[in-house]
Amino acid sequence: MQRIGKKKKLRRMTNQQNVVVLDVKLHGVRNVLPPSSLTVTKPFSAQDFKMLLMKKRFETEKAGAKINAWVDSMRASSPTRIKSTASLPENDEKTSWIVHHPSALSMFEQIVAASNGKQIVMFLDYDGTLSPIVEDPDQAFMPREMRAALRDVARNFPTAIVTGRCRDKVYNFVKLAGLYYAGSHGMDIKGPSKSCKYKKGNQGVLFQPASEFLPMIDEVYQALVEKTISIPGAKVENNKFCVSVHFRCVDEKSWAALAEKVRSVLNEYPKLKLTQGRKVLEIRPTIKWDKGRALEFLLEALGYANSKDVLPVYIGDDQSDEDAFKVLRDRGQGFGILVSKVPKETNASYSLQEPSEERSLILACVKEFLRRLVDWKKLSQRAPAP
Ligand SMILES: O=P(O)(O)OC[C@H]1O[C@H](O[C@H]2O[C@H](CO)[C@@H](O)[C@H](O)[C@H]2O)[C@H](O)[C@@H](O)[C@@H]1O
Repeated sequence: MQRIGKKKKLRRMTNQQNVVVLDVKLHGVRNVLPPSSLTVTKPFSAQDFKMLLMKKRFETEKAGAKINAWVDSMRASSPTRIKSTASLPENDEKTSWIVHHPSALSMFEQIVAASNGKQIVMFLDYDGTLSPIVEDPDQAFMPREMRAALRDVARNFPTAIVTGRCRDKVYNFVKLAGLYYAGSHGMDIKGPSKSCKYKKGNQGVLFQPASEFLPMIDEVYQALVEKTISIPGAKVENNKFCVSVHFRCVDEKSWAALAEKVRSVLNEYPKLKLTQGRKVLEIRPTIKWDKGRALEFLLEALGYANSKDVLPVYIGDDQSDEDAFKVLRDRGQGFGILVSKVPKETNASYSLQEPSEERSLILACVKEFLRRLVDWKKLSQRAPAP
């Protein structure tokens, strides 16, 4: 056994003592110490103590600033209006926006003309696009006429529903076979087998790029349910590969408290990130996958990877749909259509909106666009070849 000199032994004991004192006296400071700090090799000085306090204060301020930033964007989250240009009155601002993002209904002829010789592939978001925004996420049913319009679209064009929702849940709302369903922001893709490159036997395509996160998401869901139970109106939704924390029914005074609770859970999971939708905080794996990547995957699955013979059309209303709009813009192919009643910063080319405050009227525009597309397809099939 190695003999330790008396002096050395004493120093070791002193150092050990320092560590213990640090734990007991500084309480919260322990959290800022990396595990390696528990083997301190020199006595803990007053200067070290001061530094630790400063570090702790800095971390607390940083966390506070983060929460403030979260709450600011929570306030802006529904709808995310374009930052007002001080020089433009509201009406001029709207006019200038509509010039850059004209109505997809008024530009309908140009849109279908661009599809000449190409296959139109339809991508549709669910909440706020096919169903109206309602307070209870479990009650976001798709209107009957919308389902009929969607059924016709899917009979005439390859069609995908791309949503932040869990795939099974959105299927239960839509209840239509023959479509592709991309749930969990595209991290759970399933579709019919026909003309599909990735089909497994007769099962059709199934693609889940975040499957390893499943246990972690379940754990986080449980933790969030427990943490947020004290906040009236907060609702946590398990979307399989991501989790939604809804604050639509939470009093604005409690938003900071809710954000703090979500942050404290998320701090334990560096492999998860936070994004925002309409009055919802979304927790997702940090993998490079989103609705845009899902759109590209689906085009490839349909055999249009690098093809010029396709015209993808994506209709959506939310921040997460911007990833898909951007893909289309970057490819210089197809069109993004933003559903919104107010001007928003967007990568979409067109908009579907009504000046009215009535949300259902906006959805009427989506339905109208889908109907016109089907009518045009039927007519063009009947037209004699030139
Ligand atoms: O990609 P989406 O289909 O738009 O899904 C995004 C989120 O949609 C749902 O929440 C939104 O709609 C709810 C029902 O109208 C509304 O109560 C909520 O405030 C909206 O954010 C869904 O419940 C979320 O899980 C999705 O992340």
